[in-house]
Amino acid sequence: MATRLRPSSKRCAVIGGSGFLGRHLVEQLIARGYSVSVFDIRQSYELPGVTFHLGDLCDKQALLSALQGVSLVFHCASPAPSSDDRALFQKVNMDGTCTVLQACREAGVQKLVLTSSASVVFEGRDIKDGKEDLPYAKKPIDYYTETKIQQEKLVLAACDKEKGFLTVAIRPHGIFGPRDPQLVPTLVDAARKGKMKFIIGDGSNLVDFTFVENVVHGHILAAERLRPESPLCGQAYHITNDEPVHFWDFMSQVLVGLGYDAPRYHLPYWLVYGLALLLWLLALLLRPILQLQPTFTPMRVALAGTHHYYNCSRAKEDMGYKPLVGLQEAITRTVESYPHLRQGG
Ligand SMILES: NC(=O)C1=CN([C@@H]2O[C@H](COP(=O)(O)OP(=O)(O)OC[C@H]3O[C@@H](n4cnc5c(N)ncnc54)[C@H](OP(=O)(O)O)[C@@H]3O)[C@@H](O)[C@H]2O)C=CC1
Ligand SMILES: CC(C)=CCC[C@@H](C)[C@H]1CC[C@H]2C3=C(CC[C@]12C)[C@@]1(C)CCC(=O)C[C@@H]1CC3
Repeated sequence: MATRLRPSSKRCAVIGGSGFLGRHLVEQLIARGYSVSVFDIRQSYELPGVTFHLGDLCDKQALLSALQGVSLVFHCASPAPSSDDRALFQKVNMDGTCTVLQACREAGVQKLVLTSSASVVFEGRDIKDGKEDLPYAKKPIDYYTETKIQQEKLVLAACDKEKGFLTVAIRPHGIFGPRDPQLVPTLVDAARKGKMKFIIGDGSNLVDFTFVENVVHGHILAAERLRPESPLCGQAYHITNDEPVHFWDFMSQVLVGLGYDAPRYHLPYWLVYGLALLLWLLALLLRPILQLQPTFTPMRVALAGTHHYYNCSRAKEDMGYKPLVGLQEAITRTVESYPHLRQGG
């Protein structure tokens, strides 16, 4: 039988540490004196103090070798939300998370911080100042959300003070910042194709966009405050910028900052949603012969045309959370980090 290394409180693992959020988290952990093992299916960078373990999180043996001597695990791996591969979401977010839990227990890990999502309560209808006690979505808007709900339930239910295994879930919303592969690149791609001329609905919907460094701060606070006597055990926490913004103002600021025109013409929400649904069905039917990837999926239209902002007082009270970077500075830093996506760039 393999010998187990004694876990050290400053030794942690980041599952999904090569991704957008994961890499920012790893960089901050290193800056705070942790040594970090990254477990991911790919390696996207190198950093002193970080060891990489390449593998699929569904493979328990591969996970076990990365978790040796680790007392704290962050799990922020997921297939991209834009995918509609139901089997992949089921395999990675649900079966894979069960494997992560088993591996953590076998390796003697003491704390697990899951990156969940505020979308676990979103059904495509307005959420204003939503608190953590909102019920999980009964009709999740896509497979991503459906499996994020199951994943969060699994992780929170696994919290066991008697056995010395503590869990907590962080629910960020609309993460953005330097190196984000999703929000800004999708927006610029749509603008370059002339698809960002329209505002869906009347443009008054408020949403949360959360700067990646604030999300990282929330994760590290949660990890450090997670103790048997703390209220964090087995709980979920919204982490936002605490500055809801009009969806279309945010989009316009990013676009204008990068040299593109802001959307100007209004289209009725239900018309665009209906068209997106039709296009999605068409893409599904034609899939055997043609790969269509519509920009305006029903999920994106719902996110672009409804209110969805969340209350983060529970994180403020239980872990002393406060956003470190305000929204305006965050937008400026993000825009400046994408010189290659500028108009004409
Ligand atoms: N971005 C956002 O706005 C929000 C994100 N979240 C959550 O935050 C977390 C991080 O998201 P983000 O950084 O944006 O995503 P990324 O896709 O950038 O990062 C996820 C990482 O996990 C890897 N990964 C995927 N599947 C596996 C697997 N089976 N085994 C090991 N590694 C795997 C990915 O590899 P590869 O790229 O090759 O797939 C990638 O490196 C996710 O859990 C997501 O649900 C929550 C709310 C909002
Ligand atoms: C209408 C249009 C073309 C907008 C382009 C921007 C979108 C790509 C983003 C706007 C809101 C974002 C968002 C997510 C992904 C990117 C957007 C749709 C998530 C679905 C990512 C995963 C989550 O857990 C929730 C996020 C909500 C907001």
